[in-house]
Amino acid sequence: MSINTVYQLFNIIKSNFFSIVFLSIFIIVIQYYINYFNRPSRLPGPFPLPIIGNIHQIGSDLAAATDEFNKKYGDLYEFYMGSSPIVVISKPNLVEKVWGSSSLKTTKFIMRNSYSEGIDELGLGTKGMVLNRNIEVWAINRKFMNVISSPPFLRESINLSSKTIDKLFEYWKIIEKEGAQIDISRWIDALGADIVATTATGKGIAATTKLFDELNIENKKSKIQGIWQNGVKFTKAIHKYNESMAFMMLLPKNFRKNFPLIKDLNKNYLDNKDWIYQELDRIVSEKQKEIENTPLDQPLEPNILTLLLTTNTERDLDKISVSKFDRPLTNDEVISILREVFTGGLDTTSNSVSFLMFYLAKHREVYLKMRQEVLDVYGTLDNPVLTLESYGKLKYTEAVINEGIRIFPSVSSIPRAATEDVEFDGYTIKADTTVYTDFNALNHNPKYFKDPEIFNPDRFLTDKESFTKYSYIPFGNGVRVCPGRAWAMAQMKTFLIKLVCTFDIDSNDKNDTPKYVYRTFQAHRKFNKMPSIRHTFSKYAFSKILPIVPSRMHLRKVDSMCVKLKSPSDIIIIPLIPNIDPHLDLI
Ligand code: HEM
Repeated sequence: MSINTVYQLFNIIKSNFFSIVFLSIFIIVIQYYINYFNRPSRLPGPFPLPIIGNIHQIGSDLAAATDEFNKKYGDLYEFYMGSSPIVVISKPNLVEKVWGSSSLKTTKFIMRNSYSEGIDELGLGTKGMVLNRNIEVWAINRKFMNVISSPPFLRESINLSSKTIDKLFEYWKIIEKEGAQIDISRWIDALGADIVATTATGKGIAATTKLFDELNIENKKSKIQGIWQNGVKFTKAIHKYNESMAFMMLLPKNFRKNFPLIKDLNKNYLDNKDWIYQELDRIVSEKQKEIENTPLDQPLEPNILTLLLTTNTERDLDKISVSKFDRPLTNDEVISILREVFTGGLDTTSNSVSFLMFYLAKHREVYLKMRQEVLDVYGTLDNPVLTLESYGKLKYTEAVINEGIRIFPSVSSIPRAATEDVEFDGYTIKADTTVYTDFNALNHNPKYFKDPEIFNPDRFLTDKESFTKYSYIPFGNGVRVCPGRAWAMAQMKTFLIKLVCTFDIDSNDKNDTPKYVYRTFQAHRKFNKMPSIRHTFSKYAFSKILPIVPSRMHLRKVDSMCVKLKSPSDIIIIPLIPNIDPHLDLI
């Protein structure tokens, strides 16, 4: 092409600039809708806009948006993020198709989500577990992660959680004496951070102590020594990292990288990820040195990081290690698994406890019934000896937890994706389409739960037959079922037992509803800084915490107020944790 032709072309473009831009947009729009109207599935759902899909209707709160969509389009529909379809289901027969299989050989839904560049940018597409698409690497990580459901680990974790909860309650007693009200969501968040950080790394982060110091009640700062100095900052960065997962997974790359404000958020999320990995790298190296400097005849502290670093080495902590491999983990693998303990373990459990506290404060009869059960099982409310074995007897407490997770699940929906095309009620869902199961919609459907808006733990103790199969799977099911479920249950039970032994709680406003902010998980919040489609947030405090003194006199008083449980033979329990080991055929 001669210089002359280029010049002529340039002139044509210059004089027709607006027409060319308009024509390009027109072609993009036509192309978008040709693809849309010729899509293979043609599921119902909100009408998408070119380039952005339904992003404008979803905003920052996927949970609120899927609530609305569910009401309009039912229990099988699709929405669009850019030009990618997202299918949403809340029908037990379809849930079974997605989550039913416990074998790698038979499941079609082995992937968490369709390929996403954003997830790779977060370092998650080929590492760790939750969003890992490399099945070989994922399977190895899962084997190592299984340690956190082993009885020796759970026993250690009960001891550790107990100590951390005792410390928290000491603070609450002081606060109560001062007549102050507490923001449950912040305190439970801090408690969860303390428990997870110490169990994961062996290092305290003093999150509850720092919160107590903020109140300045005793006019002095606590002496905090030997802690992970960046620990609290780290757990906050993990909250942000979790928040960024839905953002990076759902928003199209061009939108994330070019749209004003969104591109700044995108950069902020990626910087946050880099900081997390730097911090993890530092913590892992420190622990490695600590292990190297500990003489062979001296015991190592049993925490998850030490376990990961010592498995298949001469220092293997056999007493809580469950899986045997012929090689130690690489540093990169250790960091990914440790990161997963934080991303999976922080928001989920603490928010579940926080929402539970909200409902218990409103339903004193449930609280007292739970206290009665603790008294029946341990024979005392005065510092009962907590054992893993005794936890199996706490059927009502387990029902309370189940009901809490049902009525306000911190994990409101979660995706899986198939490796081949599948049929959903006559619609073809193409391979590698992200399929969300909407737990919120399932849990609030009167077809599956009578009076779903009522907090009623007894429903989990009545006839098992009344539950439709696959209508309630708070921890998922099958090959990718939550590996932290037993640990989460042990933490929640420890907290509730100690709570009913130590405090009475009451609600300031019985008509109040829980406030939350969506950040991949539903996080319980008193104040919300982020805009949300569904709620406008106002000043909000719900709980009055009253310590009880576990004296004989008080016990009698508690006894007379309690509703007696039915005899155990009348109670049919729906097992929360399926008795299957989904990993038997993995390696
Ligand atoms: C109340 C607490 C929790 C709830 C409701 C919850 C819920 C879930 C759900 C629904 C899934 C998807 C499972 C599936 O695809 O079948 C999941 C996966 C996962 N959870 Fe949890 N979880 C909780 C606590 C924890 C804890 C304490 C950990 C700590 C380690 C954890 C780590 C994970 C991981 C790593 C995955 C990904 C598994 C995979 O893709 O292979 N979770 N969780």
